[in-house]
Amino acid sequence: MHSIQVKIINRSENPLPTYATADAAGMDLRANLEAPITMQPLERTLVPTGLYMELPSGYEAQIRPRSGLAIKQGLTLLNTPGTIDADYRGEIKIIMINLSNEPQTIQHGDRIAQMVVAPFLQAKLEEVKELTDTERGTGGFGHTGKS
Ligand SMILES: O=c1ccn([C@H]2C[C@H](O)[C@@H](COP(=O)(O)OP(=O)(O)OP(=O)(O)O)O2)c(=O)[nH]1
Repeated sequence: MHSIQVKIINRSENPLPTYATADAAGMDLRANLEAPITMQPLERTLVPTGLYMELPSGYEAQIRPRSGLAIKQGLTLLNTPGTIDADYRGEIKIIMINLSNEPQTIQHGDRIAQMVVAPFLQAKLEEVKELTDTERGTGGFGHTGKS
């Protein structure tokens, strides 16, 4: 298991995010709200967490939906995975959308998303006129069928 140190400021009264188990990839993020938010079907909203992070250069944080909220309440993230850049110093906010056909309420302290910290490579783009041939070629988007 690899680990890195990440600086975080918590301006909420919620506990800091923690991993549910030793092998969990995602830390649950909680809503930091003065009042509950009720979202109508297809309504989207920006939910504050009260968290501010300083990731080391070469790392990002991905904000992902929680499967339980998705299957039970139709609540998910509109921009999944949200990207937290290493140079971002603002508050981490969650873009939630209600994809159910009933109003859904988020309370202060609810675990609304999960955050995965990951290293990334910065690609240096080399502009060319041709790409090498492959068996797949330009086939995609299901061209091999289903079964
Ligand atoms: O779900 C998200 C996604 C992004 N951010 C913050 C951190 C990220 O570093 C910054 C910018 O995000 P992104 O690059 O996705 O936004 P953009 O629409 O491209 O805006 P910008 O022009 O500010 O980069 O917003 C969040 O707090 N939550």
